[in-house]
Amino acid sequence: MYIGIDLGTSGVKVILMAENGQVLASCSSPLSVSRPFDLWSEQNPEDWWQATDLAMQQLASENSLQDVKAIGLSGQMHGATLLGKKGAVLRPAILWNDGRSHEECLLLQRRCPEVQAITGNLVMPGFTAPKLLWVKEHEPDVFAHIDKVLLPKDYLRFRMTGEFETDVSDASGTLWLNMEQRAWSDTMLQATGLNEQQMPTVYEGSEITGTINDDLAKRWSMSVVPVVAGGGDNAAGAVGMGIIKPEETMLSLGTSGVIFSVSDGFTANPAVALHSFGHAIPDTWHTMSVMLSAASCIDWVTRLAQFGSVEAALLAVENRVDRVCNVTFLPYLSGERTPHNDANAKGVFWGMTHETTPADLVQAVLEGVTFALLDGLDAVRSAQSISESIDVIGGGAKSTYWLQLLADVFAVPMDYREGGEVGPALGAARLAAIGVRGNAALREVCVKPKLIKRYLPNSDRAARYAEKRERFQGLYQRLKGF
Ligand SMILES: Nc1ncnc2c1ncn2[C@@H]1O[C@H](COP(=O)(O)OP(=O)(O)O)[C@@H](O)[C@H]1O
Ligand SMILES: O=C(CO)[C@@H](O)[C@H](O)COP(=O)(O)O
Repeated sequence: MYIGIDLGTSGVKVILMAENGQVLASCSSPLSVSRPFDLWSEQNPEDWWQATDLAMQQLASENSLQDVKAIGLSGQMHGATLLGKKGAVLRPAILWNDGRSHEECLLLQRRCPEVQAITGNLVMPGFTAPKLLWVKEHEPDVFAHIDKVLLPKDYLRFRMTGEFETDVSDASGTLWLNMEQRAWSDTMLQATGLNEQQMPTVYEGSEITGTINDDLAKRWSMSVVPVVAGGGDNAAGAVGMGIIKPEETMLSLGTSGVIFSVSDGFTANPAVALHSFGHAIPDTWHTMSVMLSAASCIDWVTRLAQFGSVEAALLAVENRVDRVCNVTFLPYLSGERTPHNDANAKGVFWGMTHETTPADLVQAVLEGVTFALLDGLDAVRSAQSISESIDVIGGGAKSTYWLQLLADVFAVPMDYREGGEVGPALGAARLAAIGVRGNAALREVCVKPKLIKRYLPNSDRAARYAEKRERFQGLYQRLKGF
């Protein structure tokens, strides 16, 4: 048996996976995001650890963990987790959807014009490097005390093993990695005022990085087992769905919305804010588009229109598959990365009348997020070909209405597979299995889970949505900078 731990933005999920790849059990513990100022988004690393411990203790109380052979880690990417001597946390972690560092992005680009040649990526506030320049400028005392910079899941690893380690896929999101070489770039680190000693050691996703400490093994009623490097949540989710060969494509509907496609070697198109990263398996790269508020827009409209629960909000629209909404929504509640790279983009409802209902708002939100995801898909297609169908994972994939809408708007079949709800945790457990069984087991472990349902596009609806999409795109262009 193997354990996968996924540190999502909305909560920690842990799963227990059998030797044959079946998910035997899962537990979760929620997290909240603190937004003390405009554009800020933070979480406390101690809260990550408490949530992980809580979910693991629940897993241990409901299942025997005696036969667990290894643990794999996955997590929200990019978050700047700053540690002083002896691993003391210096300030709240600055998350992937924090937009405060847009000035520092311009500074880093000026300081290091070769950044795209080294990393293949645009300098965006979500990435870790500009966040560190912001800390250097605004909190020099904190910056002076930085001993290590970790990514969120690697802070959990530090608490479990005492080691400072990371994996290629997560390190890709720092902007400090030479992407083709899959190794830290001195040039990028120096441009941020940092050095390699302050970075964790980089491993491939299935490599073993250490073992859990004795106290934790007792606490979680298991043996002292190895911990593998794991992956950023999108790469780990792709491993969970068996997305490992060129063109295979996945959509993650978590707090963020991500189109992830395996590329044939390293390929990039930073002009459209496309992300070009290393995959969580060796010698493999991928591209991805990232929208900053995807399923989180549903949470927001649920609160706004007082539905009480996400399920109730979705119930209000489930019979509207054949109806295009009159209201248009721009989903940029946290600004946007792909394709606009605009930290100051905002959420907008347009087209409301006396007749507009709370259900219209929910439908407009789902449509708006879906159009924005299609902009992301176009960005991915600008750099590479994609498969004929797309696998969907994440909390948002629980909505059958949304999956059909995605198929209609994208005009692409959308597949929901077993384990889709816990994709990144499943991928982390799979990487743990490969770590124990060796790289020869990679293809055997990374199979596609059983298909639960394929959502086929409807051509009439696709045509109607294509018209509405033009309004959606025009609205952002007209309001940009307003
Ligand atoms: N039944 C549902 N239908 C659609 N979305 C849902 C449903 N239940 C939860 N969600 C959404 O799933 C999101 C959390 O998904 P998850 O993949 O766990 O995100 P993260 O990895 O960012 O923590 C929430 O924003 C929530 O709105
Ligand atoms: O910033 C990115 C990827 O570049 C996000 O995808 C984060 O990795 C957060 O993921 P979720 O919490 O939405 O799964």
